[in-house]
Amino acid sequence: MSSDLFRVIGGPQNYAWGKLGSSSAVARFAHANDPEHVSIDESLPYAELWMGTHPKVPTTLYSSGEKLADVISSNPEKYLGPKIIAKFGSKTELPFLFKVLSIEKVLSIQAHPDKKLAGQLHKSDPKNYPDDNHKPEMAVALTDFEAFCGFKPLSLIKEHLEKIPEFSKLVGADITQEYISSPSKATLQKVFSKVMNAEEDVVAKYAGELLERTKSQPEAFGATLADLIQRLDVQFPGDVGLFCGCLMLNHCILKSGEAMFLQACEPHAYISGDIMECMAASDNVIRAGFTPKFKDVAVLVDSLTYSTNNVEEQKLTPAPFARGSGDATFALYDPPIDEFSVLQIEFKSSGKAQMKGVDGPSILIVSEGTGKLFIKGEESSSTLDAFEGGVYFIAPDAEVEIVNTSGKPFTLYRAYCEA
Ligand SMILES: NNC(=O)[C@@H](O)[C@H](O)[C@H](O)COP(=O)(O)O
Ligand SMILES: [Zn+2]
Repeated sequence: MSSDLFRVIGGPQNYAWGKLGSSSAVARFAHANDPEHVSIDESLPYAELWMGTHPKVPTTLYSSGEKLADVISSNPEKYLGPKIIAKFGSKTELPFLFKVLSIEKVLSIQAHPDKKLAGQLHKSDPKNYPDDNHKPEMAVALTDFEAFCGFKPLSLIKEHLEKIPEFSKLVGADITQEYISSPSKATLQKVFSKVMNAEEDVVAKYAGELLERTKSQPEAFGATLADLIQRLDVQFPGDVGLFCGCLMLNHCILKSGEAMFLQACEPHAYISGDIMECMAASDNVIRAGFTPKFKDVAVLVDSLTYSTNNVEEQKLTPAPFARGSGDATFALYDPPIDEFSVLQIEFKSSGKAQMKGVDGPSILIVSEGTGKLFIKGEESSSTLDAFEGGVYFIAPDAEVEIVNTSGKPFTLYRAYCEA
């Protein structure tokens, strides 16, 4: 076995919104990755597979059961590299957390803190904010995927306030009038704050009327929005998310291979589908709708940027990966932050591919198919079987070769951090 390329085991999270049992990619991958310890309970939701060194779900080595964080701290120069240590200051942690999400029901209306706010929240409320890190994140769709992502353009929210009485009644005449006469970040925050702070019974009352209007007057919403409200009301009847999500946030629909990036302090909520998700190594979530979990409305309302974009601006376009060669295609999802990039490696059929080293640590997962992995020039001593759900650590600078002899599609995703 090579010390530059070895198999690791990630851990599942059974949040309530996950797909059930083996319908969840998370369940299938977690079981394939660790068949001796992970059996699939068909009645359980399998929401996330965590791959990284975050202490909440530490990744371990398949061969020894050691924590990846402990192996890294045994030789950080080898497993992180001096530049990553210098840049991020840790000798045990990967700067990123890599996940598979398999989504049956809408996640919470949420945002993640920037570094300054994360430090304050972790200090004041470590139970709900388990670390002091920011959590910018990126989703790469494995299947058709939909999500709320960022506020809708101001003009669209104005139109909803003018055409949907339940929305303007919930917001109130004064704030509605103030917003309609002058749509801005400041008046958007007033609208959002009024919605988020409304009493639950008032929200439920107007949500019931809103639902009726999607049936009696769908043209007031546009086809997809009326359907979305009806669909999410089944999951969370009368919830404030029907207003702050459906009427205020962009409804993004991504095809497999498309991606979107979320800076800290941007509102979002994933709705359905399977994705690869990569983020700075944090589990800090500020929630306020569509969730039974802890809600922190005041912090959410105060921390958002209230920037607005149209749906297409939320998407992140992949770039070529110059250090990949051979029979696979390489798509690099490279967001404007330091902690991570994600590389998709896709074989349509049999073939070989090579990747030159990256100057930092990587986690690689197989999302589809089977093949072999090995360190260039060390085929006899380092070859590993690659299978759907298999997860691997690649040390900095290691040159990896991938072989697909199955004659079928073979797809892998590699998260890495490079100084
Ligand atoms: N946008 N996605 C994320 O931030 C995931 O990485 C988090 O783990 C989600 O916040 C989990 O969702 P709940 O808090 O259970 O509603
Ligand atoms: Zn999030």
